[in-house]
Amino acid sequence: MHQHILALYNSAKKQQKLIIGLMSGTSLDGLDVALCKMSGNGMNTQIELLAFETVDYDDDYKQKIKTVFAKRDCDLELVTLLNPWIGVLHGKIVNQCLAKWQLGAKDIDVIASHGQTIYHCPKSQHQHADFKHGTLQIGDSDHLAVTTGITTIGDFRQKHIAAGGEGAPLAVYGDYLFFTSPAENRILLNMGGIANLTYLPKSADPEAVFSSDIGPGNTIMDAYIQRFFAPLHYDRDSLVANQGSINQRLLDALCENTFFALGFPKTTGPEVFNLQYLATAQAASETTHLSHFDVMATLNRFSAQVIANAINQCSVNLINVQVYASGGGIHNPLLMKHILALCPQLDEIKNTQALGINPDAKEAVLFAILANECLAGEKQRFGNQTQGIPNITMGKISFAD
Ligand SMILES: Nc1ncnc2c1ncn2[C@@H]1O[C@H](COP(=O)(O)OP(=O)(O)OP(=O)(O)O)[C@@H](O)[C@H]1O
Ligand SMILES: CC(=O)N[C@H]1[C@@H]2OC[C@@H](O2)[C@@H](O)[C@@H]1O[C@H](C)C(=O)O
Repeated sequence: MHQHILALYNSAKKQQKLIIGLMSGTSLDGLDVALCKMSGNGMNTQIELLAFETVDYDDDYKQKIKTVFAKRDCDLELVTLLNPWIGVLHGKIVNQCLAKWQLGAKDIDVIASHGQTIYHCPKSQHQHADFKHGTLQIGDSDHLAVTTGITTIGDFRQKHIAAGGEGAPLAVYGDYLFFTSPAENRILLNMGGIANLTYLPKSADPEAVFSSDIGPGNTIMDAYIQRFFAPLHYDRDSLVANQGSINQRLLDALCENTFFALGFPKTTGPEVFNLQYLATAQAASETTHLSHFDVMATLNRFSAQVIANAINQCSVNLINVQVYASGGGIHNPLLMKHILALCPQLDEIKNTQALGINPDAKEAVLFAILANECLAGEKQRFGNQTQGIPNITMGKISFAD
C-alpha cells in the first residue's frame, strides 16, 4: 500500500484528527485559516476550533485576482498562472500559521482547501442551452500539498455539480451535521460577499433541510467603497452608509431581478451583483445624481431587505425559530439593524459563537467538516433530492510527494 494511502487510512480511523480548513471568499479580503480538532463523523461530529487566523491579502494579490475575478472576458494565461500561484501562496500562509501555533506538518492530518472562486455560473445565469451549471475555483491543492508537506483535500464543488447541484451552497452539509438541534428550528445565515442561509428544522428531517444563496451580502457595498472611497476596502462599522438616506426609487429598481423570484435552492455571485448591476438600477430609476452616501445607505438597505425576505420566507408558519449569523456582515451594524427591523418575528439575531463557532471562522470550519466526511464519513441521505443536496462525498485528494 502506498505510504500516503496508509497514512490517510490511519487518519480516518483516529479518534481525533487535526484538520486545517481554508476559505478564501468572494470578498477577497484574506485567507481564513481554521485549526480544527475533529472527532466523530456524520451527526456525531465534534469540533473544537483550536485556533483561527484571517491572513489579509496584500494589494498585489487583490489586484491580480481582480483582473480575472467574476469577469466573462479575461486573460487566460493569467488564470493559468494564478492557479498554481495561489496554491503556493495559500501553502505559505499555512506554514506561517503552523509556525505561530508551534505545530509541524506531521501534526496535521489534512488540509481542507476551498481555493478561490473566480467564476460561478449556474444555468439560471448563463442560460446557455448546451451547458448545465459551472463553477471554477483556482489555487490548486497539489501546490498546497507540496508547499506544506500536508495531504490536501480540495476542489469540493465539482462533485456537487457532477451530481446535479449548482456547486453551492455547500454549507448545508456541515450545518446539518454540526448545528442541527432538537431544541429549536434554526436558520444559519452567512453574510459574506454573497449571503446565504441554511434551514435546519428541529426534526432533523433531511428532506426538509435546505440551503440557498439569497443575493448580495457585502459585495456591491464593497465594490462601491473600493471605487469611490479608496483606499477603504469596505464600509467599516457602516460609517459611510450611516451618513446617507435610503432612496426608495433606487431600492425598488435594485430589487427588480429575476433571481429574487426563483425558488430555493439557487446560487449567485458577483458575476450578477456588481457595480454594473447598480448602474443599471440607477439608470432605470433615474437616480444617477445621488450622493455616494445615499447610494451606500440604499445598498445597505437593499442587502438587508433581500436577507430579511429570505428569512421571512423560510420562517413563515414556524414557531421557535432562531437565526444564527456568521460572515463579515455581522460586523456591519446598520445592516444588522435593518435586518432585525424587517423580521418582526425575531427578538434577536444571535451569531454562531452562541453555538461554539467563531462566526468569522464558520466557512473555513465548514470545509474542515467536508474533509472529515471525505476521510471518515458515511454516506448521508438528504431525502428526495429536490433541495439541491446530492448524497455525495466531496473533495479531491492531493499528496505532498
Ligand atoms: N467592521 C465591519 N464593518 C462593516 N463591514 C464589515 C466589517 N468587518 C467585515 N465587514 C464586511 O465583511 C466582508 C468580509 O466578509 P467575509 O470574510 O465573510 O466574506 P467572504 O467569505 O469573502 O465572502 P463569501 O462568503 O461570499 O465567499 C468585508 O468585505 C466587509 O464588507
Ligand atoms: C461559488 C462560490 O464560491 N460560492 C460561495 C459564495 O460565498 C457565499 C455563497 O457564495 C456560497 O454559495 C458559496 O460559499 C459557501 C461557503 C458555500 O458553498 O456554502
